[in-house]
Parts: sequence; structure tokens; C-alpha cells
Amino acid sequence: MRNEISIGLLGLGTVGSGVATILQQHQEDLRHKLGVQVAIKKVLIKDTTKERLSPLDSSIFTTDIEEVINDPSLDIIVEVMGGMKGAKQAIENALRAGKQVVTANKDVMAEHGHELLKLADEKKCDLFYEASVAGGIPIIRTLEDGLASDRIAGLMGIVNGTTNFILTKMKQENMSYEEALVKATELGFAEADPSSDVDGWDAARKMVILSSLAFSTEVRLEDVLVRGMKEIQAGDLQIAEGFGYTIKMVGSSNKDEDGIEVAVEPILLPNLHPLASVNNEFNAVYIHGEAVGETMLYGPGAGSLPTATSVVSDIIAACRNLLLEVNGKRLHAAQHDLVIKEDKSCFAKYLHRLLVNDQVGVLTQLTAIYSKHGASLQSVMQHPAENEDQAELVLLTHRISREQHLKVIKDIKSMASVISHYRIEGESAT
Ligand SMILES: NC(=O)C1=CN([C@@H]2O[C@H](COP(=O)(O)OP(=O)(O)OC[C@H]3O[C@@H](n4cnc5c(N)ncnc54)[C@H](OP(=O)(O)O)[C@@H]3O)[C@@H](O)[C@H]2O)C=CC1
Ligand SMILES: N[C@@H](CC=O)C(=O)O
Ligand code: NA
Repeated sequence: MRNEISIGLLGLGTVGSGVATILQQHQEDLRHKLGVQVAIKKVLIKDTTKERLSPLDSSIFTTDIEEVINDPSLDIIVEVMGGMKGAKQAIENALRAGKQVVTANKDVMAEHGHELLKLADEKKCDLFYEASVAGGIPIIRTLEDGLASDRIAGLMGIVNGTTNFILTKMKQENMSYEEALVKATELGFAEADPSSDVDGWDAARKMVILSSLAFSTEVRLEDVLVRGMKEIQAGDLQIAEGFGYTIKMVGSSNKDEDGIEVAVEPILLPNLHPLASVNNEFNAVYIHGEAVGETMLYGPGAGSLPTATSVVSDIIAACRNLLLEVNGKRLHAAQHDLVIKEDKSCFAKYLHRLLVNDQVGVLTQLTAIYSKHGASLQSVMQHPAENEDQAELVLLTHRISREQHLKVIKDIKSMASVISHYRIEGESAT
């Protein structure tokens, strides 16, 4: 009968130090929940000169990863070092060594998750990754367990804390993009390379993970349409507001008889949409199940303790399985072949913001382009431009296919500048 479970921690940064803090502060509760002591016995770091606030004794620190992975006394390896190649290798080696693995690494899970989960099944080991999507929100467990009985038709969410924090600060506090990004980095929300946040790839990786789980298939990163924050131009937030919409970086994934459509992009949400009021580093995921209907999970999407909460919950799940001797019994094989929808089958309304020469006949030329592609318009608004020979036009379409939208944009570029364009979700109240 065990009386202790030992952990090897790979990384002691924002998330790793949160894990150490929670395991130390909640020791009594964990002992009560599990009946055994859970203790971190080895920690991998890179920089031995760094000052650390962690409660751990530096005598257990090492810079040699093999010393952690190959230590036979360790039961669970927790990978919170980040990166791709080294982290993937560490997870693989730990599973091959028969250890339970917990990771917060969406980069690795999005690109190699299917292969690693298969390896975990073969080795009869747990591989848990709750923190990899939406930090402190138990979204993976909800899809795997809570909604296991349902068929998911679609999900939509704010799954990147950094970009949501930046957009909130720009809108509510008039902060510049650069200032807001520096703040998000200082607070530990941003990735080591924050271009992954602002260009949409972090959210895209999370959508790969969520879509694969929701639809029991193997979605790949190249299947995701990705548009980053740089698509949002000065003045867009105010224009959207004028129409009763809020701009948010949203990941969406929907399934119908034509296949699956996965995207990450800045979109226009009606101000009354539940996701429109998700601010700062908070995340939310809105799930549409065929039987359950609509559910939404909301919580902190990034940060030390919120993310560590998910990591420690995964550690607890692995500990319970260890005590019951039932690790690696989940069977992760995908049920369905992947079919990605074509652009002609993906429908939405769009907002197009253009800069045109303010002369007779421009509007006729423009509307001819929309007519040529069978795209009907809901409204056209003209605003003065900085240069008095030009005008800004904001056009809202009725529902059209993404193929029509892209063809219209391509043709418009031959006669005007396209300042920005957005997909619109739902109807605003104005
Ligand atoms: N920050 C967040 O809010 C969230 C992060 N995540 C994910 O969690 C993971 C960790 O993120 P975070 O804690 O923010 O990252 P940090 O950069 O804060 O921490 C990384 C830690 O890993 C150590 N490390 C990195 N590379 C090596 C290496 N080659 N050898 C030894 N040690 C190494 C670093 O050592 P040293 O301290 O010596 O530099 C550091 O302690 C990432 O995969 C991230 O995407 C997931 C959800 C939220
Ligand atoms: N950089 C990520 C961290 C959590 O996954 C984010 O901002 O959401
Ligand atoms: Na989560």
C-alpha cells in the first residue's frame, strides 16, 4: 500500500511555480482526498541563477532532464516547460518509461496529441492536458466526461487570454496595443513568443484540441482558418460599436452534414452575446450539444494559479488512477474520419470596410461586384475619410458563403482599398 506519490516537475515558470504553490498550500486537502501524500521530488529548470519565489527547496532542482524522466522513484511527470521538440520528447520518454504524464502544452498536444495519446493507451499510462486549453476552465473534462453522453454540433469560444486582455484594455482603457501586450506579458499570460497569441496560432492549437475531442476526429492545425489581431484596424472597434457589435478574437468549430469548419479570427459579436462581455484574460467556451442544447463555461484562461489549478486537478486524477491501478484506460482512438467543409458550404454575414475614391459611379461599380458573385447587401454606410477626395464605406452583407465573401474582396481590391473585413455572428439589437 502506497503512502506517497512522487512528482517530477519539468519547468518552474509561471505555471510550474503555481503548481508548486497549490501542492504545498493544499497538502492537507490532497491527503484527505487521496489518502496519500503528494510531493514534488525533482524539478527541471534552465537557469540556475534565477531568483525564484517558489516554496520548493533548491536541492531538488536540476538542469538535466534525464535525471527527472529516468528517475524510477517518480510516478508522475508534469511538463510545464513549454516549447515543442524538447517537450514532446520528454512526454514521449516519460510515457515509454511507464510514467503518468500531465502537460499544459497546447503546441505539443495540437500537433502530436493523437500520436501521444495512442502511445499512452499502448503503455497503459495517463496523459492529461486540461491546462492546455482555456487555463483554469475544466473544458477538456467537460467534453470527455460531462458531455460524453451528447453529440456536439458546435462550439465557439474566447480561448486566448492575452488577445482578449489586449482588446479589453484597448476598448475600455484606451490603452495602445503595444502597452497592453507588455502588460499581458508582465502578468504571465502571453506565450514565450507572444506572436503565437496575437497571430491566432495559440487559439488555433486550442481549437484543434477541442474540435478533435468534440467531434472524435483528428483535426490538424492546417485545417484551421487563422486570422490574427493585426487584421483589426484603427477605428474598427468604434465602427463595430456603432452597429451594436463587439470585436472579439473567437475560435469556432461547427459540424454539419458537409463536414467540420474550424476558424480563429476577430469577429463581430452582438453586444448582448454572452461572449461579448468576457473581458481581460478571461476565457469562455460556448458549447452546442444536440441533446443538452447550449452550455457555456467561463473562467480565467491564463495566469499562474488558475492554470496550475487545472494541472493539479490532472495530477489528482492520475493519483486516483494510480491508487486504483487503472491508469491509461481511456481509449483515445478517433471515431470519425475528418471531413473539412469547403468555403462554398460555410455561411455567415460579413462586414466590409472600404476606402474608395469619392466620385460618381463608385457605388454602382461596387454593388455590381457583389451582384456578380450573388452576394446580397443588407446595408451600406458612408463616412468621410481623412482625405476629402475619398470616402469610407461600411457594407454589411446578408448571409453569404465564405467563397462569395473572398471573391468579392478579391474583386474589390482592383478598384478600392479593403481596410478590414469581419465575419458577423448573429444579429445586433440596433
Ligand atoms: N502562462 C499561462 O498562463 C499558461 C501557460 N500554458 C502553457 O504552460 C507551459 C509553461 O508556460 P509558462 O509557465 O508560462 O512558461 P515560463 O516560460 O514561465 O516557464 C517555463 C519554465 O520551464 C523551464 N524551461 C524551459 N525550457 C527549458 C529547458 N530546455 N530546460 C530546462 N528548463 C526549461 C524554465 O526554466 P527557467 O525558470 O530556469 O528559465 C521555466 O522554469 C507552456 O506550454 C504554456 O503554453 C498553458 C496555459 C496557460
Ligand atoms: N498565452 C495563453 C496562455 C494560456 O493558454 C493565453 O494567453 O491564453
Ligand atoms: Na482547461
